[in-house]
Amino acid sequence: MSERKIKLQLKDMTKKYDNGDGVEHINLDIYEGEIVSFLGPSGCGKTTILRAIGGFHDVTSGDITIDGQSIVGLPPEKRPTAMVFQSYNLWPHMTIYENLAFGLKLRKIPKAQIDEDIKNILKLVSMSGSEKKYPSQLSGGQQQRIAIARSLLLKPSMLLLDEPFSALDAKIRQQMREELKKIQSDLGITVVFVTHDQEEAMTLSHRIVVMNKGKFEQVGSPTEIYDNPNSKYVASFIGEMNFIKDGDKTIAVRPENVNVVVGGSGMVNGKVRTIMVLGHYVSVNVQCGDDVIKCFVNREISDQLEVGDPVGLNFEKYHTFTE
Ligand SMILES: Nc1ncnc2c1ncn2[C@@H]1O[C@H](COP(=O)(O)OP(=O)(O)OP(=O)(O)O)[C@@H](O)[C@H]1O
Repeated sequence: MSERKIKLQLKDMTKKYDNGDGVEHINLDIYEGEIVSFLGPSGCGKTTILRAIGGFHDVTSGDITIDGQSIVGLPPEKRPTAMVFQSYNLWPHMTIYENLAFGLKLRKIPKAQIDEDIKNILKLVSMSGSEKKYPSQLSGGQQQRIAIARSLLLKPSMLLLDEPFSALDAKIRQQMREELKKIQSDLGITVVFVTHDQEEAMTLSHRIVVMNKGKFEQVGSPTEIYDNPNSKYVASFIGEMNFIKDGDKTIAVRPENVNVVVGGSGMVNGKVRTIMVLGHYVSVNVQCGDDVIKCFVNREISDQLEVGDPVGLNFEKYHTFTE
């Protein structure tokens, strides 16, 4: 396998606002062609990092490099990055063509080239033929595609996306994720993505940075983070997880890792509380003392169960956290 090239480096980067909030001692290498998402609850510092990369605010200390060159101190337009925000920021009085052509005209690109680039980029974002429309004539998802197209036209070497799909409804969001993935792999562009939606981070990213209160909790691939969360915080933030108190320890087990023994006994025992058929699998809640444990089982098992039945539960795979 060829050596992966580092695209972006955050080197001991600190950004403190006047009130003391912000992020401290951030270190991260992002490789060329990677999609990395920063995931965490509101206020954990995701946007602060993205804005520091994009040049929308200065850093307090540390360095940021792209292709080995420090970009600290450069204004956004001098950086090889393009940022797409949650609100699409298209100019309402301009057609789609004019919105897209604007930055290219500033760069004095010849008209024939502009026309060609716009045609190609609209095809890439599945919006061919929309040149003469105004933003208000497009849906939210379509406007966001145009906003992404507009930033890609300037051929950035990195695309920075700040919750770009959060204003869209669930189905369109999913579609947009797939499209972004396709665009990313067609262009091989490096993408840094900010989201508070774990599903979005899981489906889109090569690596996820889980953040908590201005610090990194865990950095890893979606499967690493899902299978081996290194803290209770990460375990609770990604996917579904049961937490069971065991003295001063907490056992964390995913619903799909609980084996239900019908009528039998297991590591813990309880009674079926609810049975919910969710298509190809069934979610069964079992009352075990004070805890309610959620288990995903197949129809074969659930067909043998009724509310109130005694069951045993075995944990195939679990994590133990102290604290
Ligand atoms: N311009 C600012 N001045 C002062 N404090 C700020 C400023 N911008 C952000 N903060 C604070 O810094 C912390 C991190 O904010 P940031 O916007 O990076 O979080 P976030 O994880 O992106 O949250 P959200 O998902 O809500 O955008 C928060 O406590 C926030 O209140």
